[in-house]
Amino acid sequence: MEQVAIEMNGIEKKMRHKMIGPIDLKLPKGYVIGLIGENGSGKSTLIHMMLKIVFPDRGSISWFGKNYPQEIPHNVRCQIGFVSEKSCSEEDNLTAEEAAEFRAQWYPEWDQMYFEELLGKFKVPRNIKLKKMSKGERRKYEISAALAPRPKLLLLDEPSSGLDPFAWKLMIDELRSYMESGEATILLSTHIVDEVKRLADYVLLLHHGKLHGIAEKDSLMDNWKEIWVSGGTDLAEDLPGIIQVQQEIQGVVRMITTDCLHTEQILHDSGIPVLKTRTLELDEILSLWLKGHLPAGMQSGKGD
Ligand SMILES: Nc1ncnc2c1ncn2[C@@H]1O[C@H](COP(=O)(O)OP(=O)(O)OP(=O)(O)O)[C@@H](O)[C@H]1O
Repeated sequence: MEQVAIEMNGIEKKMRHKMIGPIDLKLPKGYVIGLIGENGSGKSTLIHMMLKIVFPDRGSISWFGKNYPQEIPHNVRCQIGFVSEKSCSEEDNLTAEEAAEFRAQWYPEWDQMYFEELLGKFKVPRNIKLKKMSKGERRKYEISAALAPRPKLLLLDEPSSGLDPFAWKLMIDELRSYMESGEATILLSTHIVDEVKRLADYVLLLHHGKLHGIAEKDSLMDNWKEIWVSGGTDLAEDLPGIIQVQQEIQGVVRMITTDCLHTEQILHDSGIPVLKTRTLELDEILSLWLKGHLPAGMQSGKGD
């Protein structure tokens, strides 16, 4: 990961009942990073600190390689798109067109044609106030408005909340095609594992305000596997990344490994047959990761 969109070092924030951090994190440029964590784990707070809506008590943040101890300068801030978990009440009494006109003054790169195209694709109702729209309709406007200035960095806090399955699919397709167009980076907070599966290159896991690490999604899918091997449970002692082991029947042991590529290589070199393998579902992987089983080679709290 050479190029970094946002870097956090030693970030800490005391919330009412919870401490967020310390967090050391590098968001790799040019990728989609899925931000996963249970309710209250600190996902929104983390995103708000990246926008200076919330100020950390300790630590430093850099945007595209630069620190801004005061405000994020306008020319940098307008390269960052944001969809908030909650709608912006200041836009309540505006129509989508009026709100866009207001936003366009702020963003020099605002692409009105692209915005109109997105409103059309998402079937966002025209000429009605945003507060009169359904939750999903308003969400579709917000996603369109966040994409319209073609930001280099998109921070999306549960963007699919309220979307019907058709709009959800459309959002996935739009974000995918947006990524194809250049060097954009997307941080996407979500509770929908399928969203991460379809969109994310990296998965960033937060738990009780602590970073459990950032891992390549494909590497997780390639390495976290259930395998059935001829032999007994003592086999596990010599294999890397084994987090569960069980004698399934006489002569067959079932194991879960976080390092399948190495595990299979060692078994192969030892002449021990692998009888069957199953790739874990992403939700199984995340739940084991949340329980403290780390991806191969990762140390606890590692964010780069
Ligand atoms: N304005 C606030 N003042 C004090 N504490 C807050 C505030 N907002 C959030 N918190 C607390 O900070 C912690 C993290 O909240 P945050 O909203 O960042 O979590 P989240 O991971 O986004 O949750 P969810 O998945 O439910 O949206 C929670 O324990 C919450 O109670």
